[in-house]
Amino acid sequence: MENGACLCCEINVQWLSKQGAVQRKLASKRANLRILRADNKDLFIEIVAEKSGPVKLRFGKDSQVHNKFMKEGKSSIKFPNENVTLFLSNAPPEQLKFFLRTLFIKMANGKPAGTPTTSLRTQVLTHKPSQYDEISPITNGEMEKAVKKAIGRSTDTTPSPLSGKKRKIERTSLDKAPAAKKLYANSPIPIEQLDIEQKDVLSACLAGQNVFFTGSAGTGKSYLLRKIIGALPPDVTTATASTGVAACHIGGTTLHQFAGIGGGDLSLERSFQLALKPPTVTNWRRCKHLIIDEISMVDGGYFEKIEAVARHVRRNDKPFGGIQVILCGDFFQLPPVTKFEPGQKNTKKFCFQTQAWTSCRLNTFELKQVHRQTDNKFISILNKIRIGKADEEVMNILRATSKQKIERDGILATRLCSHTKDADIINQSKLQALEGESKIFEAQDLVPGSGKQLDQLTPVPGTLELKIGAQVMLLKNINVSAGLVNGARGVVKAFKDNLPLIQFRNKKEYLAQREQWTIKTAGGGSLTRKQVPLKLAWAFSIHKSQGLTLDCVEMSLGRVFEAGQAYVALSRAQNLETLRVLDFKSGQVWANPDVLSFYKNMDQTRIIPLGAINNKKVLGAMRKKSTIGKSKLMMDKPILSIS
Ligand SMILES: Nc1ncnc2c1ncn2[C@@H]1O[C@H](COP(=O)(O)OP(=O)(O)OP(=O)(O)O)[C@@H](O)[C@H]1O
Ligand SMILES: [Mg+2]
Repeated sequence: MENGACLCCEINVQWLSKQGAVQRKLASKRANLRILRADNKDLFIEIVAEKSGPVKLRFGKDSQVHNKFMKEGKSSIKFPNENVTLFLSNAPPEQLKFFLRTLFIKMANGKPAGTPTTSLRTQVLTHKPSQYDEISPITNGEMEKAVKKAIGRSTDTTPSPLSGKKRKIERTSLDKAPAAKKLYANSPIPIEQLDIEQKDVLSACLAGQNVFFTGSAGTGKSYLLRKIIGALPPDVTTATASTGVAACHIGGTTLHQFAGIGGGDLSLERSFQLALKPPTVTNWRRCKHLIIDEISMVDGGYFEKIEAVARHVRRNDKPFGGIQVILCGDFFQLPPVTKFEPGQKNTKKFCFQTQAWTSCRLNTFELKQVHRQTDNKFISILNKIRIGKADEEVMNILRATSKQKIERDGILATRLCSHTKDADIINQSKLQALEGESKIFEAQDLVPGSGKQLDQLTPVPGTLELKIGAQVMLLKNINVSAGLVNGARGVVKAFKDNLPLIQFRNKKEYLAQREQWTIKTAGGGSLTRKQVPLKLAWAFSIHKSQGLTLDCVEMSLGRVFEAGQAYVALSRAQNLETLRVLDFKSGQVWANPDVLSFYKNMDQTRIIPLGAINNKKVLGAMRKKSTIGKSKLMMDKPILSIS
């Protein structure tokens, strides 16, 4: 994983004649690829496939790489010199990106000056076998040089070593990054961006363990989950979440859609029957890694049902029928949403209260480093609120925010409401109160009739009505370094070419173009919506805000009705200066007692003598025996101080 010079994936190599007919083929479900440098400094890709000797293909300046489907783990490389095409598929997307980037950087840096070029033909004729060395790790210097070259190229029409095509690259448009720069986007070297705790979790996931990782809001759980998804082979990995918005956040589908057994209220027998129908049965049988984000909102009864369904459909008695499960969430945040008929007994339970949870023998990790907030005072207040503690310090600090002015340059605070209806009413009435003409933006849904499903599964509305002065929130990462990220708050300044021009809190302006959201369906297909990436933002419901980072928020928590609801609302803010809490009372904050004892038990199993922690042998043995992850064992302070 850490070496960009290697890749393991499915391959198909085709050697063509001059007329284009396939002369020779090599296909393998699992092949190992390495980037090598020959003694004459030429770059080669070596392919070692099952039942075949190693094959080396020279990667020259004329080689063409197609990386459009890199996110889906697919790519192809053409070697015109040898008339060969190498098709790659089912590659872990992050590794594929890293591999192609390494190839690109090593090629962009070229041969050291004065190195003679030897053609393959000359090499063969001289009968001198070449020596091949593994390439050295990418240095910062090489990286900078390659980026400079890519930027230099973006102003002219010279061919890209990756595309091999002549084309003018647009640098002015925020949403169209140059193809070569796509490889550098967001992460110079993916693994380097994770913190130590996150790396531990990733290693456990890649080692095939069943994992549950938790942590307070903003510790980068969803961020890490995206990296985990990117490091696993896409064909056998299913990324799901308990809600549509959370699923969209990690580029996955909802757990209900994947499981295919309805809402969970059917009998086990009926659930088995449904799960055995195509395409659900194929999904269950193909899946090797099942990822579930926002696990706190999955009902325990439903979790038990899908675990039994997995065993039944896969005809395998192991937990989840042998599927590796990777679960992520914070049980101190929102609990499962369950509807009750009047008089019906509340049978709602958390996943951790089920036999299915225990049987998975989950390796548990708690992420401690908060990334959303940087102010330690605010982090410590949020940690108290998380466990339902609103002491004097909390009260004083939160009450002091009630009078602060957090509006700036016409951008008002977003009101977080405990009830969805209230948020809708506020948005509509505020929009109507604005003078000026409305502009309506209708989404383009590529599959007719998929509107309702896309409304549920994407955060972006089917119909968006805007006016100048409308408060909006950005729904996509458009340009991370410019601060145009998912959750950024802005106001409509004007309409240009029938598109809304938005001014953000950081004063950046952005002419919102249509963006695309693609959702995978249970049948292996996809649904796509194109829409301007905006949503009205005078108000949001707390439930819809779970998982988001928000710029400037206001709340009155008088009507919260769930444990953890106040914590979710407060932890959306990045700092105390962009938060306003009205009428704060200690009674608005409480934690579920079952959750408290679950975390307390987790905490107790973690507390082990310091001497043992320093003893590598003991640590290794404990890791094998217990369900506690490495990062938890290494900590010297209790995770929570629950009194
Ligand atoms: N290792 C990291 N380095 C830099 N930024 C990070 C890192 N991990 C996470 N972040 C950033 O921290 C913010 C919060 O991350 P994320 O939304 O994944 O947290 P979370 O634990 O899922 O929170 P929540 O419980 O509210 O859903 C995001 O802006 C994310 O990009
Ligand atoms: Mg999250």
